[in-house]
Amino acid sequence: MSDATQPILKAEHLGITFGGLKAVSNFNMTINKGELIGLIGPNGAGKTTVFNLLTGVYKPTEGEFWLDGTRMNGKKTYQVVRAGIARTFQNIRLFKQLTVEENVLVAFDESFTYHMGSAIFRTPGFWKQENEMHEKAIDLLRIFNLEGLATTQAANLPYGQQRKLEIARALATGMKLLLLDEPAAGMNPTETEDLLHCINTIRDRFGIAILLIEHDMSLVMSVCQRIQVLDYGRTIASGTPEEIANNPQVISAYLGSDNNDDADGDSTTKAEPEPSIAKTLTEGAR
Ligand SMILES: Nc1ncnc2c1ncn2[C@@H]1O[C@H](COP(=O)(O)OP(=O)(O)OP(=O)(O)O)[C@@H](O)[C@H]1O
Repeated sequence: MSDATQPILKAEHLGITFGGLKAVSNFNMTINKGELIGLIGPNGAGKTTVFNLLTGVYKPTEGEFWLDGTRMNGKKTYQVVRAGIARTFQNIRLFKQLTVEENVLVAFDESFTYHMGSAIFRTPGFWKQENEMHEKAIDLLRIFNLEGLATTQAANLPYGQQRKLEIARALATGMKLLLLDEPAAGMNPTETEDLLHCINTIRDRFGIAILLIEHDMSLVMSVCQRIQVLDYGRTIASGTPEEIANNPQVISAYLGSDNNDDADGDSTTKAEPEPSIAKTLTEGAR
């Protein structure tokens, strides 16, 4: 049973090994209702693998996790969705041939169910439910400024709006935990700013828990209450955006260092660092 004081997500010592590679190990995280947590780290750090573990795509080889108090280990992906975890993907997944509104309608949870008879004979009950679904879909699209595009085919939306529609679809499943995998990828600064506004709105309005993977540091730093940093599958830091931006281990991981001088004075062992990332880390925290 749901308890307002218990976390929406609790992960303890979660991990997975592929052959000899520990893609994620000893992953611990607690997310409460209404919290937005960032999960960051360099390429290959294990972020998407965490999402795959939480959504039942991968079975953990160590540890456990709970959604709103229910143990989720070993659940299939459809059971995870029913339990209340929804995700978006790095590559957009929409029904491109359907309209914007239809994309939301097909994602609605099972609170809308037809009786066969009412659907065949188009009874007043059937039309009432049709109207309710339509209004609910438009309401959801309004959050993303997509209501005017309800009848547009999803394939014809510009990229940034397709990304927003994907989030609207995830919300339509009536979830408790929303996993966003690089929602700002490929967006221009205006679209990113708009997305930031939408993420804040859905957190405030729906009071759900959100876990966000994002390479755009200014976005992460401005929306997340806490940030957890992975490197080589391990958590190297966890804290407020400001703490993370000033954490030398995090900066070092993003720089691909160690670009510390070696004891023998040879400092030429690593690839060129990317100072822009560290700069964004610090600037984003302001
Ligand atoms: N199914 C798999 N089989 C073998 N190795 C895998 C599998 N899935 C992920 N990995 C490995 O696990 C590690 C973590 O990958 P993951 O995709 O989670 O990183 P990431 O932090 O999401 O990276 P990026 O930011 O580039 O998306 C990588 O070394 C990857 O090659």
